[in-house]
Amino acid sequence: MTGPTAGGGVDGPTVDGGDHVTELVHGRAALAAARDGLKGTVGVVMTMGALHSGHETLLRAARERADHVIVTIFVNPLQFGPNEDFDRYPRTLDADLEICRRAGADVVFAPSVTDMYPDGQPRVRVNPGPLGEDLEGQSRPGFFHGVLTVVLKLLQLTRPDLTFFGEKDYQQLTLVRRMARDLDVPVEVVGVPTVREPDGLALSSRNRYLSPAEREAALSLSAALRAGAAAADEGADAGAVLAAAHAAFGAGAPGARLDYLVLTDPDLEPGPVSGPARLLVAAWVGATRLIDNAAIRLAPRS
Ligand SMILES: Nc1ncnc2c1ncn2[C@@H]1O[C@H](COP(=O)(O)OP(=O)(O)OP(=O)(O)O)[C@@H](O)[C@H]1O
Ligand SMILES: CC(C)(CO)[C@@H](O)C(=O)[O-]
Ligand code: BAL
Repeated sequence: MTGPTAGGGVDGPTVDGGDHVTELVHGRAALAAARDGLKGTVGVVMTMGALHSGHETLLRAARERADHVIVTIFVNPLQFGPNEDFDRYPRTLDADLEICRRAGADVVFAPSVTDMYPDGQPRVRVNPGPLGEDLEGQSRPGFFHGVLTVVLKLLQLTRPDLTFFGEKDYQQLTLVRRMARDLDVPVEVVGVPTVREPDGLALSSRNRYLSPAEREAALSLSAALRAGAAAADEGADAGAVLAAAHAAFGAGAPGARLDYLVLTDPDLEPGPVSGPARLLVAAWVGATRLIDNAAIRLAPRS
């Protein structure tokens, strides 16, 4: 089924794999019509496309908790810096639709930049607060203003009961939760554990940029997290956990350049940590920037 929408976009094709029908919509009016047709609870999974098994796990989590699932696919220019990979970010809509259908999505909203920002760059943006300037926000200035602005817009457009975010982007998940709380956005934000390759590498759309040698070097991130977690399990304090993680990062195949490796409170609040904590890492592998994190349990301070 293909046809024009009142929003100016073009609908379809509707993907029908035999067991599930997934409706593809581009424009706002087509989305509104599709949303109005969904009775019961709605879960939304926001993505930038180039879907992999990590996204599929989010979709399946949404399918379990909500009566209907909407997936958004949009590479949001607002969250990319001038020297980042907006232009070369992988765009694989046909393969993405097949994954959405397989995972039981009801609607896929894949707007154009003009559909999302009809007046050009928005002058009003969500301010992510101090946490938005730290870690990812320090390395990618303006990143979380762009992320939270598009997340809020997509929440308004899709009107879900629940929204699902991966722990792989832990600071993003934390800030979306914070936004929902601070701005009274009526949605439950659900975190989904990170899906990994068998050797530990966190699945990420950007992994497809890696050469075989870079793929090997990228294991330094998960190796650092594993070493930090193992040290904590043996009773190491915060300093020793970080030292173990740094050593494991450095012992990996050459080619990974550390951006940050930090141990924080699980809510990313500043201050000393003890008990439950989060170890977060970011690194460049060639021209590709990767992130990862893990839950850590430190011995309570006596
Ligand atoms: N390995 C993963 N496990 C669980 N969730 C994931 C994983 N990778 C991505 N997600 C989640 O999927 C959602 C959409 O993320 P996105 O489309 O940016 O994918 P990505 O793989 O993180 O891409 P990129 O490589 O550009 O960072 C986010 O909530 C993100 O945390
Ligand atoms: C949440 C998101 C879809 C907003 O563009 C993006 O940051 C992502 O894919 O994690
Ligand atoms: N995966 C989070 C979105 C981004 O890196 O731009």
